[in-house]
Amino acid sequence: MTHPIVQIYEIQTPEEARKMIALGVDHIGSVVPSQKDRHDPVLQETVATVRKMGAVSSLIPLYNDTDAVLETLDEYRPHIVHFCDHLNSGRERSIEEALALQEAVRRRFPDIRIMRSIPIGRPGMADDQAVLVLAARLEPMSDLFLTDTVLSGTTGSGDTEQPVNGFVGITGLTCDWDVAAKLVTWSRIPVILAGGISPENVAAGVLQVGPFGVDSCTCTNAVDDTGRPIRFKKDPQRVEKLIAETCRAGDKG
Ligand SMILES: O=C(O)c1ccccc1NCC(=O)[C@H](O)[C@H](O)COP(=O)(O)O
Repeated sequence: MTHPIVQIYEIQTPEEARKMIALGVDHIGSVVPSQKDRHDPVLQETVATVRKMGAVSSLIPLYNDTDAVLETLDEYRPHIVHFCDHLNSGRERSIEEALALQEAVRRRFPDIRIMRSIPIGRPGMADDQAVLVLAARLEPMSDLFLTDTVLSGTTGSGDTEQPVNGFVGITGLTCDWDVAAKLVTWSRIPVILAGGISPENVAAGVLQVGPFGVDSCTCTNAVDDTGRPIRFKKDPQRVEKLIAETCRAGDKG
């Protein structure tokens, strides 16, 4: 039986990558946290380990300077580069810049697939037309979409409201799945459902949205003594449960 692929972020060490792949994770997501710290040998080894083990690596550079991004891709050689800077259909210039960067990546690295996060508001806060307009602009220069939750507004207007300023992601909150489902129906490229995906809700998300894959970060991270997710540290048991629930839903749907 085929089931949606499972992508897990934030895997920052070879040991954790091995553990995740052994559990059955298909796409291993890693994050280069800043342009300044982009030459990270441990992270480079993590991406290389994923390739060696036959899984798919996805890499987020948390910066968008073209030269720095191209240099990063040359050093890391991931299967997928994932862009998640905060765009919306009302900010034309940011979209043009994003497309120019994606075009530069495609020209220089035709073998690296481009994943683009599509920001979708919380349930009842999302504007489906704005989401589809933005997706239509980005689709010709993208290979995969990832829905992700943007805080406040329709497709989100305030950068400062996002957990990482200027980027969409790691909210631990679901987006409007009706709008995500419309994107899946409309899109000609595969769509991965992200934003607050957990072992508890992934089956419902798969059945409602019908995505190509699911992505989880915050709700599969380890937690501290107060129950707060720890960035860059996974909880293997929760990842295992998420995979099982994804397969269960995939078999039903
Ligand atoms: O992980 C990061 O540091 C990060 C920072 C800013 C944007 C995205 C980031 N990470 C990865 C992802 O794209 C997540 O998998 C995604 O945001 C999922 O959301 P959630 O499961 O709610 O954390």
